[in-house]
Amino acid sequence: MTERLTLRRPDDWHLHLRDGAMLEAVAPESARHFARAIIMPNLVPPVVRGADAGAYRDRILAALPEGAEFEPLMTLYLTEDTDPGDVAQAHADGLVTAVKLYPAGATTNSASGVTDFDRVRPVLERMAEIGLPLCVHGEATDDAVDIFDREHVFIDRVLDPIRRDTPGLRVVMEHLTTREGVEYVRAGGEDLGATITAHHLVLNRNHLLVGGIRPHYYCLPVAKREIHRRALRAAAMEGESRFFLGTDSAPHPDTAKETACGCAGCFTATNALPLLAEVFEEDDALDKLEAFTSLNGPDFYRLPRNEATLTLEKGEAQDYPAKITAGDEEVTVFDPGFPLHWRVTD
Ligand SMILES: NC(=O)N[C@@H](CC(=O)O)C(=O)O
Ligand SMILES: [Zn+2]
Ligand SMILES: [Zn+2]
Repeated sequence: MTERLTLRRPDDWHLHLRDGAMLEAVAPESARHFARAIIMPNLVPPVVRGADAGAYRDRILAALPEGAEFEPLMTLYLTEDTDPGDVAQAHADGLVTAVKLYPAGATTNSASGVTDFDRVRPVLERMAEIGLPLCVHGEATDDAVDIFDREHVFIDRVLDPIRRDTPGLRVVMEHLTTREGVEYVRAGGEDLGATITAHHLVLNRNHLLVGGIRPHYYCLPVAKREIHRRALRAAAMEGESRFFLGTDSAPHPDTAKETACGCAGCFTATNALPLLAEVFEEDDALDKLEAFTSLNGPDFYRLPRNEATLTLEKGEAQDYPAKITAGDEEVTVFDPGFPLHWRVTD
């Protein structure tokens, strides 16, 4: 008997679609499986004003295949010059679903991010008033902080003070990677949620570094020790309502990853769902997959759950492309290092 699993259609609460030829290449990959996605604004230049988000949304819709049903949920890139009025207007116009905080220098294309958190207080206060969520890349950027400690140091030094100073601010800790992060989210109230990627459920720092450095496993926040990976798996697989899928699928050309200073990001849009089915099955938690991919996210964002469904079927090890082509470049699809037996049926 073939094993099948039918879920409400998943959403991706953290996605990089880029622009131009890369957007053309990767948008269909996400649209195939996901109904909606929170679109990250870290373009060069970044998506800062409501008008930028509207224009980017149009470019995304134009890049979708004929007949695709995929709704990009736009975000604004928070800068020290962001105007609270512009943010509130973009929200009122239905143009944006969240605002993204990048500490300056923390990750890919974060140079325009925030250094002095006091300077964004008026925007955060306005967001708390209107209920607009803040998505956070939670890593300390101080040179003195070890890269493996940057998430929990950020929570103590930056995130917790911001949340105390701004009651009612709704926060999503993006791409959670540590046990401390999981504990912080669990202890927070209903205004705090977190996304977890598929690759952080698979990778620990040994996968990245033992036997040779694997550039396609390098992303930020960097994969941590095994105890942290186990904590993330437990948070995702116990069906806890404030943890949900954000793939952080972050395509870069292979030429930018396989080089002396390779950039951060794993491209997972193509096989994230088969991968998730594989790891949830491994932990006997297939019955919790739908909560993680399709229920908890819309509930946190106060959006309707999708009515459409998606079916996965289990069989022989499935083939998926090792690379996709974007203009003149190739992008490597995330290879977890073990076979995937689930595939999405049409
Ligand atoms: N996750 C990553 O390693 N990279 C992301 C940026 C981000 O989400 O931090 C990217 O834009 O490439
Ligand atoms: Zn990030
Ligand atoms: Zn990201």
